[in-house]
Amino acid sequence: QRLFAETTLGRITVINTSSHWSGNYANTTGGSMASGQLSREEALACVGCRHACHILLYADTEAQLFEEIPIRHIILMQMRFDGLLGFPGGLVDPSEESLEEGLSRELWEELGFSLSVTLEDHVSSCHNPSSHLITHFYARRMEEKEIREVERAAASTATDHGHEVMGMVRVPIYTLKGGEGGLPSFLSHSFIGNSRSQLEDALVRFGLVTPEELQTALTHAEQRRKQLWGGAA
Ligand SMILES: O=c1[nH]cnc2c1ncn2[C@@H]1O[C@H](COP(=O)(O)OP(=O)(O)O)[C@@H](O)[C@H]1O
Repeated sequence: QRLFAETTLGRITVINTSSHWSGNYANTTGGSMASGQLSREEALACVGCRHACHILLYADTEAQLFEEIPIRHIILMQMRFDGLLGFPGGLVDPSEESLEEGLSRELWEELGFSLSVTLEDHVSSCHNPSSHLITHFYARRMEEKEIREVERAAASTATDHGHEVMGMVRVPIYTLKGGEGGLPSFLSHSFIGNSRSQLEDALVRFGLVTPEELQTALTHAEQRRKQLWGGAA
């Protein structure tokens, strides 16, 4: 529980209780916020800050891996041009368009799929003082067939495909025998910005994995990183 509390729970603060809120954690709006977290309104009032908006798209599925292991949820991330994993989205200039309009525009370029992002989809906003970048995180639950459409469009009609985006990837949330394969291996890859913590928070926030499953995966991911990098990463 300790590892999870330090690496994940400490960062979870509900900024905007969205329709996706699963109620696993107390709503701390108006209370003490985790460091770096701020409300969407506070974020927009920041002078000299840049804004980046990204979204997690997910769906439930009955599919099974090897006709044996339940896949449970399809969760989309992408392999970026720089070889790092991240969520679809990008920089938005709020003086030109709303955060949600900007994110919808980015999604059209990266996914080739028209998705109108709304305030309801907003999950959290996080300020990085050293870069003056505020990362706004959104999430949308979809039907499995819609997610499949997104994947098809992203690889065929999206203008950014093969340029800024190398391809969509699904996040494996199961753990394979031995404890390393699946989510632990995925979490030991390299992620852009704070997208890894956005993913970890969302997995528990939306009930896609249990806190215990995430804790176990993080422990294995850490061991794996130490094996690969000798503790340097
Ligand atoms: O998935 C993400 N979550 C959080 N921050 C991200 C994610 N992807 C990129 N960023 C950060 O957002 C900023 C804009 O990145 P991005 O490459 O998406 O925008 P752009 O395509 O408009 O240049 C970068 O500083 C990057 O570190």
